[in-house]
Amino acid sequence: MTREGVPIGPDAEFGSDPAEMVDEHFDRARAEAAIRELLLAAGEDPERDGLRETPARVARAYEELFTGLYTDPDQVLDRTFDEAHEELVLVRDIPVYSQCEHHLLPFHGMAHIGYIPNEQGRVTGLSKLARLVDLYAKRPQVQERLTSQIADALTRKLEPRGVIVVVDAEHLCMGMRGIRKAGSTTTTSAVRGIFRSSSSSRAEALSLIRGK
Ligand SMILES: Nc1nc2c(ncn2[C@@H]2O[C@H](COP(=O)(O)OP(=O)(O)OP(=O)(O)O)[C@@H](O)[C@H]2O)c(=O)[nH]1
Ligand SMILES: [Zn+2]
Repeated sequence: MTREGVPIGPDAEFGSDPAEMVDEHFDRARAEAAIRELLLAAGEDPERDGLRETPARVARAYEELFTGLYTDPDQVLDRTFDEAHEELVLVRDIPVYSQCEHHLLPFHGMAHIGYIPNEQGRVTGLSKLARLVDLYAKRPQVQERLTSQIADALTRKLEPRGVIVVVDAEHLCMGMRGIRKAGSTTTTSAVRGIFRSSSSSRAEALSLIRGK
């Protein structure tokens, strides 16, 4: 399955980057009909009191949970400024709430982002890093791709000397069903530039991320 030549769905490689869909929008009526069908498939009565509003509610919830599909990541980082700061900038413990694209069940945890600005000291507002995490998290995702998309967007817009992104998360698809290993966490990282070429820079950033 492809969208504009980019593999999506089960054929996609972990870490591949599906095409942006910023010109499209969430089809709430279609989602509502699908949730109603799901309830019927489960043998439920979508007309009973407690469920009557549920398809509309769930559709609204998914519209919010998938907003990242319709937002341009480059716009989040449009405002950059030169601060003559060429040392590490690190934001730790940015909460992440996303959904694995395999089961549409949540995975959640923390993202940590560090970068070393370029010679001009090009930086972005700290909140923009958290906005970027949100944008990529609010899509059907895999943790590996989420991690590298954040690193690649920062690399594209800030042209920094290096970027490191670490995400620690728990996947409910591994906790509440299937293998049922609640509490196990997955760590993914994406390193670019100097953090890839210099093991000492990488080690320093990682020890700060881990609070050592
Ligand atoms: N690498 C990676 N795997 C993920 C992520 N989220 C979910 N998965 C895995 O995706 C896989 C899907 O495997 P399948 O065998 O197609 O589906 P399944 O039969 O429901 O698998 P089980 O979860 O093992 O029951 C599972 O192993 C999940 O743990 C993610 O972010 N990254
Ligand atoms: Zn899953």
